[in-house]
Amino acid sequence: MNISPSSAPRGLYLITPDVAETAQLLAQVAPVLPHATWMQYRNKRADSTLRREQIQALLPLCQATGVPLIVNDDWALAAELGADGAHLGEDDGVLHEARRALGPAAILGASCYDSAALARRAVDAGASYVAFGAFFPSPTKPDARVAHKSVLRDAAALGVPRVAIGGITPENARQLVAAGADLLAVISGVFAARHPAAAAAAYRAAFNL
Ligand SMILES: Cc1ncc(COP(=O)(O)OP(=O)(O)O)c(N)n1
Ligand SMILES: Cc1ncsc1CCOP(=O)(O)O
Ligand SMILES: [Mg+2]
Repeated sequence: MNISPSSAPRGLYLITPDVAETAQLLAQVAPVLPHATWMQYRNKRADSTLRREQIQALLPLCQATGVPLIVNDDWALAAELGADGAHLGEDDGVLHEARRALGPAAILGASCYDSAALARRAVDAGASYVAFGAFFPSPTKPDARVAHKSVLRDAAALGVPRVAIGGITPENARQLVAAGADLLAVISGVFAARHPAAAAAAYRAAFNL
């Protein structure tokens, strides 16, 4: 049972780490999932067979927990497997094609890095949320483009959830929420923590959820 509310999404947007063993991935995700509002499947090292296997394994777990599953990079795979949505970066395809394939109810996110103008264009093309970052040095993606907190306020008028990503820890989470983030997208802050479920709960608490 998901602890987070389903309307006006706010809270922890959990993203999977690159784990090759599907059973191990499930074992890592299961205890933290109840603290998440959304979940993203991201594995930059998996081939398409493993990605398919891992999404198919995660989907029933997410459905049982009431947490939407969003697929990184590949909207066609998300549509084929019946995932709840897709997340696209600037090199990951055309947003309006993804929207057409996934349907009007799907969650469709766009990486907007440090640009409110990019976010405006993404929403016009069908994105239902916009993501900014990296706000802090990211252990997962050390070469990620850098964003400043002010972009979260600049994007407030778009009227879609604003996601913050990059090096977010339980300690720095509240300053992003105060700057306007609706969801905090996190990999290492949860999955590399000594106590992942406690860390996940701490992000949720940053929203007073
Ligand atoms: C919620 C969220 N925000 C940003 C990203 C990064 O997307 P992208 O720039 O395409 O980089 P990769 O994740 O593909 O390395 C994301 N995945 N999720
Ligand atoms: C995919 C991505 N895009 C910008 S930073 C990042 C990785 C986020 O991972 P972490 O929470 O470990 O910094
Ligand atoms: Mg991408």
